[in-house]
Amino acid sequence: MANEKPEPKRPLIRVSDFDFYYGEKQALFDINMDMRENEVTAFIGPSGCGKSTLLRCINRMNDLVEVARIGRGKIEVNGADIYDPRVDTIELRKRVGMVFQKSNPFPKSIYENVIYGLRIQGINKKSTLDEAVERCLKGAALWDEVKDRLDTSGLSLSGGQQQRLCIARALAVEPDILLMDEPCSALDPVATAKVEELIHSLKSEYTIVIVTHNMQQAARVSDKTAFFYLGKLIEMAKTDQIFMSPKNEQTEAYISGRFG
Ligand SMILES: Nc1ncnc2c1ncn2[C@@H]1O[C@H](COP(=O)(O)OP(=O)(O)OP(=O)(O)O)[C@@H](O)[C@H]1O
Repeated sequence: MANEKPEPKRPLIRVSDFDFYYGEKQALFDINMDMRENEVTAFIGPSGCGKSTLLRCINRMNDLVEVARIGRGKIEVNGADIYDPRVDTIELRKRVGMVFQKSNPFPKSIYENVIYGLRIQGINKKSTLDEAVERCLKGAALWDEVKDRLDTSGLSLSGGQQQRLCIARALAVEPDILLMDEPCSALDPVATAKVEELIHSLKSEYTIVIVTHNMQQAARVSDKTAFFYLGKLIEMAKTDQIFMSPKNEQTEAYISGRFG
């Protein structure tokens, strides 16, 4: 039928009634949101509003912060509570990969950087590793630039190439979800455009959550945008709606540059 609405995508990440603290300081207040499969969700909002905190809660990176604790609520990935004590965080982080603000290749060859996670899993068969290197570097749109020098150091690449190498490394363990914490903030406009194109192409296979300070970037790459302020989720909607007709006055003030 011509007017039939497309099936809504499945919520792969669900945050419910979520409060989060660093010591006595509450950083997130009563967060409720879904992030859907094969969509890019952007987190925006002024500095210190809790974007990175929530992102890091989605693969339990905050477990590494001694004073960090959940006050209330839960986060589910694919229907399973990720804070259940039986969850193996190493397995979780394989399914929920992370790309950081500052690219962090290891002081190893390009080849070894890509397959680092596979070596840790004990995979050493050359044909499997060769295949993964090609697949992931192609997936990260870097293959053509480096295929003739896979043995050179990852640190010899440009900043934008290093960031794509880190994305290739995240892809190697075949995650379902990629969390990106300001992945372009250290890149020039040309490298930024490449990473943005890459984000766009990756969403057919992955569910992506990106923290960005750059509102044009949120508008360019994301399907949904979530605006946070002082630890609260103020508004989340389709990106076009957030940028063209936000419902909340604070969202409107932020996206029009009146504060933040
Ligand atoms: N490891 C930590 N220990 C204590 N407090 C922290 C820690 N990390 C973040 N915070 C606090 O939690 C609040 C939210 O910080 P968070 O980094 O999540 O914000 P953000 O929106 O990502 O900010 P920015 O855009 O500047 O990166 C801030 O008040 C911050 O000071």
